Amino acid sequence: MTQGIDIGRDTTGRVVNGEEATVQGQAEILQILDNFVESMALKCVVELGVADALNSNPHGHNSPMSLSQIAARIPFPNLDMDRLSRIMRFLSCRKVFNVTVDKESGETMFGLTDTSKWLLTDNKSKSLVPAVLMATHPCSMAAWNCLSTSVAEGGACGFSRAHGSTFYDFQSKNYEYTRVFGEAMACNSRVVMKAVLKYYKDGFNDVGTIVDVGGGSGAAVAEIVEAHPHIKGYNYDLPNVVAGAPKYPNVTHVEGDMFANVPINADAIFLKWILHNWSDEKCVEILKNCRKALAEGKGKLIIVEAVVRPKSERLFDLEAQRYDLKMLVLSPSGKERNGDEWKKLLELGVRVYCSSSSLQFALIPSPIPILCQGFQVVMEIQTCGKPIDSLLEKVLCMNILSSDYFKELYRLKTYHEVIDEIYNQVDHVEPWMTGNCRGPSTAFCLLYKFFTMKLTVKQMHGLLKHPDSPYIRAIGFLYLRYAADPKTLWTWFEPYIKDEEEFSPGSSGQTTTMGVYVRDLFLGQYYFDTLFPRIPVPVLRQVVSNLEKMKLPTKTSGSTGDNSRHGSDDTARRPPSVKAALSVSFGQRAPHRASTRDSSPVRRTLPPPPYDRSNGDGVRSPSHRRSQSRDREYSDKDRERERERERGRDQDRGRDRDRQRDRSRDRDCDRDRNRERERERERRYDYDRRSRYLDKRDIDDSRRYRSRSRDIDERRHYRSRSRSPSMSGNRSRSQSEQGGNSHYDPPQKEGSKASSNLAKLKDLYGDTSDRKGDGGGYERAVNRDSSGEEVIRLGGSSWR
Ligand SMILES: C[S@@+](CC[C@H](N)C(=O)[O-])C[C@H]1O[C@@H](n2cnc3c(N)ncnc32)[C@H](O)[C@@H]1O
Repeated sequence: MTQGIDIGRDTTGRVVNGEEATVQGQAEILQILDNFVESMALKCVVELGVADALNSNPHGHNSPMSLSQIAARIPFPNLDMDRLSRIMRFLSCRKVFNVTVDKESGETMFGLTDTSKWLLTDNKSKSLVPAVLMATHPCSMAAWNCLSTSVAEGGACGFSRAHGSTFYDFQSKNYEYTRVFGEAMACNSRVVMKAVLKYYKDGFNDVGTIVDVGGGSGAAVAEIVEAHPHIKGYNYDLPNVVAGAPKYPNVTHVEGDMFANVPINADAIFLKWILHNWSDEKCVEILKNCRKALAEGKGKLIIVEAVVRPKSERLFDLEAQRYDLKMLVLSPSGKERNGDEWKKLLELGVRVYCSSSSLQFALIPSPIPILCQGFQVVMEIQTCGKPIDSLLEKVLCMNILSSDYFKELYRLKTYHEVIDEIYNQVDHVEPWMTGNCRGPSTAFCLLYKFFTMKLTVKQMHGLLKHPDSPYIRAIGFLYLRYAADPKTLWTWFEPYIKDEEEFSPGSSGQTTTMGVYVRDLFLGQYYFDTLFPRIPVPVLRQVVSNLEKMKLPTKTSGSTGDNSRHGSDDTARRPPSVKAALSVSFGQRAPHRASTRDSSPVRRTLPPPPYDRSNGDGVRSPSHRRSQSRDREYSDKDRERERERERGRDQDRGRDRDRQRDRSRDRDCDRDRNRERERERERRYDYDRRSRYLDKRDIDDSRRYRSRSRDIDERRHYRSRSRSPSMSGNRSRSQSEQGGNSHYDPPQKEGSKASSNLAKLKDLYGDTSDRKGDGGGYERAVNRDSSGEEVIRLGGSSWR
């Protein structure tokens, strides 16, 4: 260390002593402070047209010129040559112009550089002249003089303080400033659009109409339609802006207010440098209006914006930060956003299908680093607004959340994977499992899985029209019945109200048509002994009137077990164990049913004989496929085992009936006195039964799961090739993400044998503390939509 002298480093990393460092600091401050000198010198040469003069050399564009030759081409008769020469000397020093000495005359000669070529006015796609004039305009500069007050006092921004009105209001009264601003934007557009069209060119292929919202003079959309003549372009902006906009081929100017609406239906909306003018809340308003203008269930939002990076590493990084301060001065809530802020905003304003696996910010040759990203806009289904866990009856919901099967569904990451699972595992759409397997049905677990994924309009259409299985369709209708805004139900259901596809919603095998099922979903209050969300009376009245007009029945047919809650079909009965379990575990009784007490065990435990509806044209009918899958699932051995189990169950049921009868006799004698005792008995009974059941179920489960898993793998292998080319890739990705192999690993039975029955009860009946983990984790997973695009689920786990 040098004695007595502080050692530091300058900005280039060079070691400097204390005194030098101080001087260096001074120079840096002066450099920052006096940057305005560069701006003003630039403005001067732009207003004089120096670059254009140099470009007009008859000896060639790049031939240098003396000062007098330049002056001769500048249309100002009283030009001050001395002043001009000092400005040229300074800007040459700053490498804006090239300077040489003529060997013959000894005269100083000036020429254009790659920098000063950007100051040419006739170099349309490579000119920043209007940007220079806008930035240095007195109205803009006045705003900067109010910067410190706006920071110190908050409230109005610099521009509003300087001019007494907001930036865009001021423009509506000041034509000249509007023109300067419009030209600056248009010049920027010409520069940036070259890059956008180069880097995002394929993104426009599927677009027929595009609206440039806040498009200014329309320069950007004009570039788009010029490059893609198949596109019809609209430029949407405020009336005063549109009034002064030039005509462009294939572009229609439309005036309006983007906060009120976007009145043009389009395949794509283009938003360039709009959102940076506004707060998140205002941006959400704009984004929502944009979404409404996009074709239902599809549509693309293309956003071009700056992205602020924390460090100034790349060419335009510092410029993005400067733009942020420009926003701070010019608009009350505008700002340039960093990557996280963009994600947050888009999460608030629009769910997006992104064309890459994460938001990517392209650095492209433009005045600032830009986010140029096309987002496939997702239309969410208009929901009733309830949280997911209150869409279904509480007991059913809790049973689903705590069921092993539902927990295993975490492995399904995409809409298509859930559809596959329905195809493979669902053979009725009752809420509860049939036979001795007491618990929520696979259909309802998968329905709940869909709730957590918040299906889009496009996905819903995919479900309702699905050709592979009526159960896929039925689950789609159930999703709507439970989750959609009741006011929207008729619109969803109406096209299917006479649908002729046959299937059996219940486990009895009794068939009905999809149309009848859909009507029953409307008209029924109960669904196989569970309660449906209420449809408001006026909505229901309208539905009934619509059905009457269509000459269709207005009473339920009973296809959903809902002729009445008490008199429903045998197969709709809630198993007594479930009823008992619910009352014990959740302090909530399942609906009381005489038939449940009687418990006549008509519930079908063996699969019904496959009925073949093959139509002879080689197309597999859903029932045929299902029977095939059942055939595989239920081998002869399995059938024998199942029969044994059924015999055991009959005995169980006999015991159940006796106990139930006892209990009801007790109640008749002295209801009050016995109520507590009965509860205790129920608890013990249930606990014992559960323990027995669980031990038995452990064995059954692992058998069933193993056979299912094998079967699923076989079928997936076949189906992933035959149905969805994207699925195999997805599957392997999601599996590798989980670090698992392709086989389902049954729950860890051996180790868990030691765990207490209490833990098992908790597991079975719902320790809802892990609910979040079930529902939240995969929300952010990268999914794939039906068009094969990656999907970012920006939304959290809450239902919106
Ligand atoms: C920063 S400029 C961007 C212009 C253009 N998108 C571009 O990149 O060149 C913002 C544009 O939004 C327009 N604008 C502001 N408020 C608007 C409103 N309420 N409705 C429609 N356009 C609006 C302005 O007139 C201006 O043209």
